[in-house]
Amino acid sequence: TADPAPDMEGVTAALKAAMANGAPGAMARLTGPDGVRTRAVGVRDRVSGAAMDTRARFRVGSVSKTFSSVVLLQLVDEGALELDAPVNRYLPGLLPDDRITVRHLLTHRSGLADYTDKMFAQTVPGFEAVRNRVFGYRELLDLSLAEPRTTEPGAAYKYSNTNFVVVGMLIEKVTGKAVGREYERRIIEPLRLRHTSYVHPDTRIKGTHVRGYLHPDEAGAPLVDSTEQTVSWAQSAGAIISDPADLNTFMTALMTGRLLSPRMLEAMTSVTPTDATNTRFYGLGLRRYDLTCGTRVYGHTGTVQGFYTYAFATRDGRRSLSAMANTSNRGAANTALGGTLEAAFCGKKPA
Ligand SMILES: C[C@@H](NC(=O)[C@@H](C)NC(=O)CCCC[C@H](NC(=O)C[NH3+])C(=O)[O-])C(=O)O
Repeated sequence: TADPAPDMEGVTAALKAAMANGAPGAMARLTGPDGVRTRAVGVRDRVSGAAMDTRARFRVGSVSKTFSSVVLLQLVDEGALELDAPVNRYLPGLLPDDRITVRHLLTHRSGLADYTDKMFAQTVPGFEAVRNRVFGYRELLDLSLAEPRTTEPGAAYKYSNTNFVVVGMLIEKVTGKAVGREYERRIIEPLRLRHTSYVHPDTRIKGTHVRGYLHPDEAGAPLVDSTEQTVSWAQSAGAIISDPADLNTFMTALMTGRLLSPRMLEAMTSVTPTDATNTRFYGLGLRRYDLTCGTRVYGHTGTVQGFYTYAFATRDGRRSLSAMANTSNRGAANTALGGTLEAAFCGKKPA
């Protein structure tokens, strides 16, 4: 059927598979015409043994990119800047190429190298080296500009955190305010996202929260508790803290037109393929996944030390899913967690 009931056994199986692949715990929260459903497995704290809890907060990683994209697109809606203008028009001399436009940043087509490739080439040493550091935007951009560009502007999709660091710089330049203030004023307060915050450079997660556990590169090495960090290496590209309910609310509000004009939402959801499977796409700070049942879901994934996140909704906002596993640097756990999407949005597989 076009709008099947979620397969909750399938959701639970995907969460358990994430655990079987190295996550201490995992959880999911679904909204739909038939109400809210939650599932949680394992622990949110390996020392206390506290059970995973769908009311607990965690670091959402690159789901932050969708928050940053919404703020920037609201500014475009307000005429404060233009999507197809060169970034250098608003930040004179910042980028080495006047052809790089605002749209190139939001679609990962700028060619700016991703500084995290080198920063985290060795997972735990790289993390330990930055977990308490506070970077300026300029420092992060300089790390990227020290690397060769990956493509001519606009020529190809190449995911890069650098793009959303520059988006943060644009937001602060155009508004004269810190990005955290803009998230609050334009998204968090209007939608009453009571458990969503941007506390950079504070390292703590306030309230009931999930502890994150990073897998070292060395097989069999013990997990590293990576919960406390500044996430200053990511900022507007990945430093937001939220919880399952707020992510459901955010993605649903986005899809139902509460945050952007119809024209801007149309632009945001206009996608190009990111891989050869033709089932994964990227628009403006937003991913689209085409599921096996034909349903298209929009949202973002997140990877920050100790936390994998999926936050997606159907285009009409009738259904949404947020899912989290408290580990990272373990691709199989991330892929397993991704299995919640098919179960949530496609329902039970036909026998
Ligand atoms: C891909 C993902 N991107 C994000 O969420 C951004 C904020 N995170 C990254 O770029 C990963 C940084 C390294 C993580 C580390 N990996 C390593 O250190 C590998 N050596 C880890 O897995 O924790 C997204 O858009 O879905």
